[in-house]
Amino acid sequence: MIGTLYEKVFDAHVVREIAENQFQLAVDVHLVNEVSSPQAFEELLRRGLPVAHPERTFASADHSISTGGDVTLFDDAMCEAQVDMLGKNALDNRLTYFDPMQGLHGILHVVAPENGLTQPGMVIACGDSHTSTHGAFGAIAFGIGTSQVRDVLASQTLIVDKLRVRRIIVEGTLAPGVFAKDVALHVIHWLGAKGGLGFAYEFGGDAVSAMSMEERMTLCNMAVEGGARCGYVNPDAITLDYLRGRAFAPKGAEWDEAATRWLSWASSPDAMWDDEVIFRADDIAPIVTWGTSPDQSVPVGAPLPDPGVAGGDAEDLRDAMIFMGGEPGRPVVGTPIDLAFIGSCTNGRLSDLEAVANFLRRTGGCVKEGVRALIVPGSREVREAVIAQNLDQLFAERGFELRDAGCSLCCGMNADRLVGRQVCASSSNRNFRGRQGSPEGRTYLMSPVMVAAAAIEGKIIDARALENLA
Ligand SMILES: CC(C)[C@H](C(=O)O)[C@@H](O)C(=O)O
Ligand code: SF4
Repeated sequence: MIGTLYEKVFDAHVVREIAENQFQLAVDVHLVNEVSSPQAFEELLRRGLPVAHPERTFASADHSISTGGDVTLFDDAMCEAQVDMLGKNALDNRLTYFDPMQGLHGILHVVAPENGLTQPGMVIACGDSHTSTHGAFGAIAFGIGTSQVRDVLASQTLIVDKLRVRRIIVEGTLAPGVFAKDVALHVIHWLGAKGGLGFAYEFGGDAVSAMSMEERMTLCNMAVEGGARCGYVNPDAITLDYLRGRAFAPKGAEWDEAATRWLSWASSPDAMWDDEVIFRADDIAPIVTWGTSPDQSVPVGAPLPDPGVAGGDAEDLRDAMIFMGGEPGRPVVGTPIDLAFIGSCTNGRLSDLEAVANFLRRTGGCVKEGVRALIVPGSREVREAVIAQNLDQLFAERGFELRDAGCSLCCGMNADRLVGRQVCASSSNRNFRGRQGSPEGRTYLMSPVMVAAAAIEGKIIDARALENLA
């Protein structure tokens, strides 16, 4: 088949054309969380409609769940009501529920892939913008609003505009100490937080082909921070290796048939991309955001830009600089931190936590006095794998708190929040004002290893310097 993966998968899911470039699309997998689904379920009940495809609808409570170890404790009554509603709606409608009371919970974008629900060639929708994560498998996966959640519940379809496709190639090999998170931040820095509006991002090139599935998920997770509604990587042998044997993956003869079909979704060499941008892996260093938008970033060694001369909207840059307390021309290195957060659907997977553990072993580092450092697994399964490797002991010895699974400090919609003007080095994906629960709190985004280095030093530092890599 000729075309990009996006075109092929999209066209295969079209139910009908609604208007020019607008289509009703069939959805293979619908993921529902406690934040964006309660009103959608209410609306169905009000109209007397059943969930059209309960067997394709999967629920997990991630945003408001406590990571303190007792999932029955909530920060406030609203969090509790949301999680109760999700459990009840899942039960009433016979949905698969990754029930926290059974220890099955986690962030949907971590839980669905680890269960093999996310597969190449699928259309996946969820009332959450970081659904783009699932594109790592060669799926079209995107966030939707609550009214579309209602539509998908009622019909297993939704109405969307067809996007254009920008191919983003990363040539070469990433240097040691440079991670998928840095690639994501680099791309967003150069193309802008709104640069991808109207596009799906197809990521390719040697550096992307060499990435594990978890690294590809980090990359696609942040496509949406670059303005692209979805991002994807063409499926290959690494994709198949990841999926083989997972709970919802096909088995036996069905597996062989599926694997052949999955690989055929990849963009054909003669596909027509609407745009193409090439980056060189050599040019990518560990990146840190300094502002209040994910594109306001610098390579860790570089000075902060001067809003007067930097490109973009000078006023926005100046406002962000004042809010964060940065100084043009000064480096981001040396900025003192209060909290370190390792987790989220961007970087809360097992390989992220293993990378942190290995970094701690190599450097011998411990969390600096006065800094609070949280390690929050993206799912209970990740937490259990961490414990099975005795990494819980290592983390505890080095002063890190290993928490239960959830969104935690990524969004401050639970008890994990910044207070006042606190500064957080964070492995999550958004640094908007107030994002981590305090209107005045300040967030610096970076890779999990860079967060660990900041926790050890008590200030932002080039993690490579702690192990003589740079
Ligand atoms: C609360 C939820 C709907 C939201 C999203 O859409 O992404 C959240 O996950 C976020 O990361 O900001
Ligand atoms: S971890 Fe953060 S970005 Fe991901 S779904 Fe939760 S709140 Fe959104």
